[in-house]
Amino acid sequence: MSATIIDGKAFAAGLRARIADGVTAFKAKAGRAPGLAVVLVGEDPASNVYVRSKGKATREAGMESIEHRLPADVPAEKLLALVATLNADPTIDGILVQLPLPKHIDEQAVIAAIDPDKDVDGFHPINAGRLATGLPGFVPCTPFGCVMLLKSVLPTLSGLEAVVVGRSNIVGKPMAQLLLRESCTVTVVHSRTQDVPAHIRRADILVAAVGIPEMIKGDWLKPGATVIDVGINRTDAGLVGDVDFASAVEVAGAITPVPGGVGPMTIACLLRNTLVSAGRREGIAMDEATLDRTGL
Ligand SMILES: NC(=O)C1=CN([C@@H]2O[C@H](COP(=O)(O)OP(=O)(O)OC[C@H]3O[C@@H](n4cnc5c(N)ncnc54)[C@H](OP(=O)(O)O)[C@@H]3O)[C@@H](O)[C@H]2O)C=CC1
Ligand SMILES: Nc1nc(=O)c2c([nH]1)NC[C@@H]1CN(c3ccc(C(=O)N[C@@H](CCC(=O)O)C(=O)O)cc3)C=[N+]21
Repeated sequence: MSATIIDGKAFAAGLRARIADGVTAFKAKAGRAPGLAVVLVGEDPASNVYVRSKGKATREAGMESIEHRLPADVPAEKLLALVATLNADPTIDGILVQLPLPKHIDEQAVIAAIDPDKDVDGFHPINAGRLATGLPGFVPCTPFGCVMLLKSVLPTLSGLEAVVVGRSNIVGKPMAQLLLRESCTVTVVHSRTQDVPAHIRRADILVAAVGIPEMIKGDWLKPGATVIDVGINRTDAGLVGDVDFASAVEVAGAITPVPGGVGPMTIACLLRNTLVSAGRREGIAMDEATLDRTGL
């Protein structure tokens, strides 16, 4: 039997339409549009593609997109000064510094310089701490989008066995925190894990965020498992995930494709966080329950 394909692209389009309605309501009350500043350092082609599609989606939702491009050899102080300017600008509700940064710049220092209440990526240690302790803040967009997709196909996540492959600060760790918040039993596996397939075999929910093309095979999965593939790997055969889709689709209950799965949700959640930030900053209530509706 073949798995249900989780259409992240369609789900993200629905979310973006709800955001656009929220933006209209925000504008009527605040007299301005929510503003998202995106900072790109250097000329990495993949980053360029992301930044362009973020800008397009931001404008399509009725928000202001402000792009800052800095040369790859920019001194760290200049980047930090730009972040300080954006922190102080009342028309900017969200700040995203595209990662990775050139090696001479300390990424953690730049993230820590962003006002946590404009940190729509959810990467600031304050927001990581808020997520870990159950306080309101900003949740990283990719894991947030993954939970929305999970909730769109599962009646409840509570009590399910969840395995996250990867432990990065931007995907794996916040993903594990979110699944814990949803009352899953969470296992995080990584490059030092002794028997990765043995862990994966127990998973009702599998989230793969490794960066190794098609690493996870169909016969590693528990039949009927819900599989979320975060991986974006460029190969000669095109864009592929961390899961071997052809074999996994025969075993899983539901699975996200690459492209068209998690990626579009990441961008939609960035817009969602920017609108919510604008509402909080202006004291205008945004209906987060409606925005985050999952359909099940
Ligand atoms: N769709 C989207 O919106 C996004 C997609 N991505 C994609 O997701 C993937 C992961 O990204 P990111 O988290 O930033 O990656 P990182 O490279 O930061 O982290 C990869 C993780 O995978 C683990 N790992 C490496 N090899 C193995 C292995 N053989 N078995 C088990 N675990 C392993 C590493 O372990 P260790 O810690 O021990 O080194 C590490 O924790 C990439 O393909 C990236 O392009 C990323 C962000 C957004
Ligand atoms: N500060 C920061 N925040 C990020 O959120 C961030 C970042 N840096 N650096 C890079 C990663 C990667 N990322 C993606 C966003 C959208 C798609 C996406 O839309 N993917 C499409 C396909 C895109 C294509 O064809 O290349 C899809 O999967 O369907 C993928 C990956 C955000 N990231």
